[in-house]
Amino acid sequence: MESMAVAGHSIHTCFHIKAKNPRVNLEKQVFGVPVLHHGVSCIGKKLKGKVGAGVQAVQVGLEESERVRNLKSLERTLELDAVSERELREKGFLGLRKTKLVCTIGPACSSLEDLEKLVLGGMNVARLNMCHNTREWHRDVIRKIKKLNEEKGFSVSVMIDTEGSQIHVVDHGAPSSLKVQEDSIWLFTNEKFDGSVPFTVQANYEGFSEGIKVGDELVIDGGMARFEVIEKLGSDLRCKCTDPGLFLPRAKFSFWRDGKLVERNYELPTLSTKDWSDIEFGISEGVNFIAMSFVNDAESVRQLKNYLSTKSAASVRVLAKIESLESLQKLEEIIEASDGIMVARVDLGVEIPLEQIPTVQEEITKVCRQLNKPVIVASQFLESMIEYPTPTRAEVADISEAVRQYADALMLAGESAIGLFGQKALSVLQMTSSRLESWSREENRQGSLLPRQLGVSLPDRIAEQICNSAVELANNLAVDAIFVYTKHGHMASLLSRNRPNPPIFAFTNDESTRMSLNLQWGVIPLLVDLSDDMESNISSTIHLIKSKGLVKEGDSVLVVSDVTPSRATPMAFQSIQVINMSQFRQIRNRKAPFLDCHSSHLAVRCGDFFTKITDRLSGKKKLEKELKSSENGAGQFLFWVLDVLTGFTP
Ligand SMILES: Nc1ncnc2c1ncn2[C@@H]1O[C@H](COP(=O)(O)OP(=O)(O)OP(=O)(O)O)[C@@H](O)[C@H]1O
Ligand SMILES: CC(=O)C(=O)O
Repeated sequence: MESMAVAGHSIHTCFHIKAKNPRVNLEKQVFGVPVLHHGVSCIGKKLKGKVGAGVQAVQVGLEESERVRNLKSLERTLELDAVSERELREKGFLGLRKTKLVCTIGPACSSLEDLEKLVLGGMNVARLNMCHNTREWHRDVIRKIKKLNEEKGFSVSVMIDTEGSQIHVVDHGAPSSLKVQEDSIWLFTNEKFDGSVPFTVQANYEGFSEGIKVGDELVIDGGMARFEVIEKLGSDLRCKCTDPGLFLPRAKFSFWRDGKLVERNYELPTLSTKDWSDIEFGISEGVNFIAMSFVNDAESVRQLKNYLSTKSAASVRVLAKIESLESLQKLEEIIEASDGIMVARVDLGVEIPLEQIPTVQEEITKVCRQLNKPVIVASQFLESMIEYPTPTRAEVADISEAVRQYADALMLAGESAIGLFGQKALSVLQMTSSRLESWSREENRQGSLLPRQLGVSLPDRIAEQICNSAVELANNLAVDAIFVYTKHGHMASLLSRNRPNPPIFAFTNDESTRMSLNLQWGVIPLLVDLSDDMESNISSTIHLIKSKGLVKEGDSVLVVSDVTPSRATPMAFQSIQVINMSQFRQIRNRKAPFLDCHSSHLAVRCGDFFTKITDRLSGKKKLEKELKSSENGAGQFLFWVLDVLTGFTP
C-alpha cells in the first residue's frame, strides 16, 4: 500500500499490485479506488443523500497557491458546445441523446443557414464525399462549418470520404436515371468516348470483364436491374436484361455465378492518386476524420495512418468503410487497424445479398464494440424522404434497430445532401433515436447487453476493467452523469463501450480528442484546460457545471479519472468516485490527506482484493468468504465489487 486519503464519506486508496498473470502488466500501475461505505444498500435506486458531499482528497506536494491558480485557470475555460448545453437545460442529464448523427453535405444543405439548421437539429459530424463536386466547393463548406463552430459555440467535426477504387458506370446512355426494359440488349464496354450512346454502358475500369463468362449475371446497384451475359466481344460484354429496373448515374455493378459473387482481384489500389491528393487537402483544411472507401485489408489503413503521422497529422482519425465482401472476410484486422468503422450499406449491398445486410450490420457493430472502435451505420435510413416529407414506417423501424444494436452513430447520405426534406429527415433520425434510448432506459433494457457480453479483453485490461466496473456502478447507483478526464479519449471510449445509462462528460485539453469523441456513443466532449492536479480538475469542472445552472437538487456524478504520471502525481492513478453535485462545495483550503483506522483496514482489503482478481478467479472463493463475513459496510461493498468484476473474467 502506498498512500491514502479519506474525507467525509469518500475514501481514496492507492496501492501497488503485483500481477501473477504475465499478460497483465500491473507492476507499474497504481489504482485509486474511492469507496463509499454507505453505498451498498442503494443499488439500482437513485442516490439521495447517501453520497459523499464533495471531493476532498488533496494531492500531496501541491502548494495551496498552485491549487488555487489551477482552479482559476479552469474556471476561465470550459467549452461545452452550445447544442449540448441547450439539450441539457431542456432535458436534464439523462435526457441527452446518446446516438451520434452524421449528415452528408451536398448542394441541398451547403449554405451557412442550412448548415446551422443541421447543427441545431443534432448533426455531430458533417461528412463530405470527395467523389462529388469540386475541391473549392468542399473547402467552402469546411470553412463554413468551422466558422459556425467558432462564432456560435458549436462543436461539429468534419469527415471526408475518399472516392476509392470501385468499378462503376461512367455513362449509361442517358444524362440521368434511365429505365431498363426486360429483354433489352446492352453493351458494357471500357471504351472511352464523349457523350452517350444508347444502350451502351461505359465502365471506369478496363479490366472490368476479366474472368467473366457467358451465362454470368450482371447486377446493377445490388438489384436495381439484372442482366445475363450473352456474349463476350474482347473485353466488352453483350448483356440481356432479365430483371427490369433503373440505371442511376455512377451505378455500381457486380457479377454473380451460381448465386455467389464472382470474386476478382482487381489491380486497383485502395487509395488512388486522386484520393492521396484529397487526403492532402483534408489535412490542410484540418478535417477530423478520413473515411477510406473500399478498404480490403488492414495494411491500407496502416499505410494511411503512417502517412498521417509523417505529416504530423496523426490526430486525424481514420475510419474504414466496410463495403466489400473482402473487407468482411478480414473484418477484425481492419477494425483493429482503424480508428473506427462505417458500415456503408449501399455499396455493401452490391457485394452481398440485401437480406444479409441487417445481420452483417449487427455483427460489425458488435465486433466494433468488442474491440472498442466507434461504428457508424450509414445510408438509406430515410431514403424516401429525399422526395417525400414523411418517412415510411419501415424506415423508422430501421433507425430503431440500429439504435437498439448500439451503433455509435447513424448517417444520412442523399437525404441531407440532395433531399428535399433534409432537416426534417434529421429530426426524424434525432427523435427516433432519442425515443428508443429513453424507452430502453425506462424499461431498463440496457441491461440486456451486459458488459460481460463484450467478451474480449482489450490490451489495456486494467483500464477496461475499471471502466466496466465504473459503468456497472453508475447504472446500479443511478447517478445522473459520468465524468471522465482524458487526454486521448481512451478512458472515455472504454466507458462508452459499456453503453451506460447516464451520459459521459469527457473533459479533455486536447482539441483533436474533443472532435474525435463526437462520434462516440453517449459522450459529451468538453474542452478544458486540465491541470496536473486531478482533484482541482474535478472540483472546478463540477463547480463550473453548477455555476451554469445545469445541476438540479440531488444530481450525482460518478467520476473516473486517469492521471498520467507528472510532477504532482509521480505514479499513474486511476480512480472512481461518486459525488453529489448539488451538495458539492469547492474545497480550497485543505492541505493534506489524512488516514483513519477504518480506511487503512479497507486499503489492505483493496490490495488483497485486486491481487486476487488479477490472479483470475483463484482467490475468489476465499476472499468472498472473508468479505461476506466482514461486519463493516466497506467489506460488504468490496464483496459486491468483486462479484461485478470477476463476472468479466473470460
Ligand atoms: N458534394 C456533393 N455534391 C453533389 N451531390 C452530392 C454531394 N454529396 C452527395 N451528393 C449526392 O448525394 C447522394 C448520396 O451521397 P453519398 O456520397 O452518400 O453516396 P454515393 O454517391 O453513393 O457515394 P458512396 O458510395 O461513396 O457513398 C449521391 O448520389 C449524390 O447524388
Ligand atoms: C456511405 C456509403 O458509401 C455507402 O452506403 O455505400
